[in-house]
Amino acid sequence: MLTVGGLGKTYGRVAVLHDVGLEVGPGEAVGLIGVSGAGKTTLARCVVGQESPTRGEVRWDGALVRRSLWRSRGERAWRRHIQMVFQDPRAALDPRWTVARSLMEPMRNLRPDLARGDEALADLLGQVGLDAGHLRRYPHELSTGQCQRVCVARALAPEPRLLVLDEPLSALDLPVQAQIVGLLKGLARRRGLSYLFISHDIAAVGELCRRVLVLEAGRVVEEGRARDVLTRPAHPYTRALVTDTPVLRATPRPPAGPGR
Ligand SMILES: Nc1ncnc2c1ncn2[C@@H]1O[C@H](COP(=O)(O)OP(=O)(O)OP(=O)(O)O)[C@@H](O)[C@H]1O
Repeated sequence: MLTVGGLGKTYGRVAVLHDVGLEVGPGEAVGLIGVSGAGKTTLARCVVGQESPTRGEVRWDGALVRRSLWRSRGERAWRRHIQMVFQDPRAALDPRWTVARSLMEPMRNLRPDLARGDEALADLLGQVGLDAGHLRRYPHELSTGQCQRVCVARALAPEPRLLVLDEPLSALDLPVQAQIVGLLKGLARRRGLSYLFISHDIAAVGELCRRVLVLEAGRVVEEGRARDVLTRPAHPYTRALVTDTPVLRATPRPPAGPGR
């Protein structure tokens, strides 16, 4: 599915990513952790083809993922199959568009073959725990947690196989973060989705991901099973990252509800 090899990215003279390798298989959730400025967002943008690497490559089912190929018709498979969810759900939604229109746009662009009637849109919203009444609402009429659910529904609209989630919890209150993690776990189970999950929340990474990569100043310094890396980190940088963080939650999270 997703293969990243020898990836390097330089802005001007500043090298932000160095020889990064990464694979995400079908149904696999891979976590990416690192301090602010480590290069996580740059890597995510290369993975979805919004940014072109300076070295190395990103491939989806063998096909090259590149910004310059964004508009090329023959390369549409990865555009459809890799979708991104951003940190700030309010900024990610067009304030002038209803929820229905936000959901329809990616379908129109990437999956003109799919039905886009109210029933199909209501079904999409149902998958993220929102009822059809939300279709005619605007982002300002929704809570931040509901906006993030809409962003997840929008990412699901073209029926992708991989979601790249860049700090999807940071703008949310703690209980709403728990609901979104519950939602993502449920979606992975039901749809066999894969995730590249970028988060400062080590506990959420431990809960959602089987494998984790640790990025320090653009280099992968540690990689392995989340349970091992997060509970018995080998690298001092990882140890510093996970110190004082309750790694695997001791208490079960509440079930995903309709959100606030
Ligand atoms: N378009 C750009 N031009 C120049 N430098 C950039 C650009 N985008 C990112 N950078 C730099 O690349 C480095 C990595 O940024 P990036 O956003 O990938 O880090 P991050 O790990 O996602 O950080 P955060 O957790 O704060 O989002 C930073 O030093 C940043 O200033």
